[in-house]
Amino acid sequence: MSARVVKPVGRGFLFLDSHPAGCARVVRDMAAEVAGPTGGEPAERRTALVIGSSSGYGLATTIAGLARYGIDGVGVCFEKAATARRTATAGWYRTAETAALAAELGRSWSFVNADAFADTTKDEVLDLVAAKLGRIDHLIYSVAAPRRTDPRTGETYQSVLKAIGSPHSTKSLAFEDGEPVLQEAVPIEVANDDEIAQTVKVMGGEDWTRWVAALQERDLLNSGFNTVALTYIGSELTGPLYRQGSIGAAKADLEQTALKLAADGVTAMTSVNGAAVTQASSAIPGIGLYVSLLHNVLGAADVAPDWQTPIEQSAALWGQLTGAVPLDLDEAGRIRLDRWELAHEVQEAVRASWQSATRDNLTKLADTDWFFAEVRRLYGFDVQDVDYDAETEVDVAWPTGV
Ligand SMILES: NC(=O)c1ccc[n+]([C@@H]2O[C@H](COP(=O)([O-])OP(=O)(O)OC[C@H]3O[C@@H](n4cnc5c(N)ncnc54)[C@H](O)[C@@H]3O)[C@@H](O)[C@H]2O)c1
Repeated sequence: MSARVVKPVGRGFLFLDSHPAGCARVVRDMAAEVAGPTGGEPAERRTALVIGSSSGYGLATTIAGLARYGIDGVGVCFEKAATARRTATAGWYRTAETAALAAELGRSWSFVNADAFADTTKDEVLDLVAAKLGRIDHLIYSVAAPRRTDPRTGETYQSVLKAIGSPHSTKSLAFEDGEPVLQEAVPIEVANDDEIAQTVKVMGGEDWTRWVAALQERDLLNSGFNTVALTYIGSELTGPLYRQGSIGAAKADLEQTALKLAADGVTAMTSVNGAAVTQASSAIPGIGLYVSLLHNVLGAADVAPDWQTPIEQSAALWGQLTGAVPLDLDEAGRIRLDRWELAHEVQEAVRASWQSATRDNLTKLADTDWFFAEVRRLYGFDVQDVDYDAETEVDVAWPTGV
């Protein structure tokens, strides 16, 4: 055991340590956002496997499923334990707290900390699914990874964030000594064909297909089974780097994969979620600025849609996946949870702010303080009611599962 005071150390959007008590509190706050309407037992047992369960949308889906819909499940993520020098990763602490929450709510959740791309992980996870859940009703695929080793070839692929076609530059938001600074033109390189292909290998649909196939081979799917993988479209402002870039090619592949799985008789869809501050998204140039401007626009009294948090979107997703509410699909068969973000008047207002943003007016147009606080919350800092001067136990055991 080792308790110590944990302070935010790092640069920009990257912190080296995470605060265990702060991360635990984040989980509790998310659960409180979607506490079940009755708190009672669900009418029938529903079971889910969530890949990418410790962070961002996968975490939100796990917590919303557990706390609002009484779903039992298995989560898979890739986190690091504490070392002599560093705390564990934030997702480690969030997973421990999610498991504690599940136990309190009388639900069965187990978490596997391993590389989701590996066949050995699939074997281990499916053994657990068979033992704990029997068959599953839902598979949520919410992985955001920088690289993937294909266990069948041994080859390792790296994903890149680059433009396709011609080079671009983007306005972007940086923090220098904690102060927000507008960068006028961060260059975006052009991806070559190999880089695009590698990004598709990492973030496209191949591994999702393998999970579905592995579940089918072991006869672990319930009759009403459905599966979703998360995708993003976003604004024209981030288009050159995101949707029209190398990552967009991977997202297009993921969306094609849903159609292929559906053609094979699997109820598979992608879910287009809205912009969120996550470890994966804050690393993308331009996204921090875009999200800060978007948040400011949606906070204005005269703009109709409200900001939809990941947990709100995840509750809406479960409503659709469980059949409680009808599916809200677009013409390409994708579930749309991002309509609030892409509403015409919202995008118009964000575009105007983006164009007029300068170093001098940045903090008037963009919610930069909110954004930086959200980034810090990803590591358990800036969380209400947490005493950051007190010692906190950093050696937290990986949950054994219930
Ligand atoms: N953040 C956004 O704005 C946004 C918007 C719409 C859709 N999405 C999509 O949601 C999905 C998740 O993204 P996020 O932003 O929530 O990411 P995130 O970084 O917050 O979470 C990624 C999760 O994947 C897990 N993971 C990473 N590599 C893994 C591996 N090899 N094996 C097992 N688990 C692994 C991590 O442990 C973590 O639980 C992505 O498909 C992303 O495109 C994100």
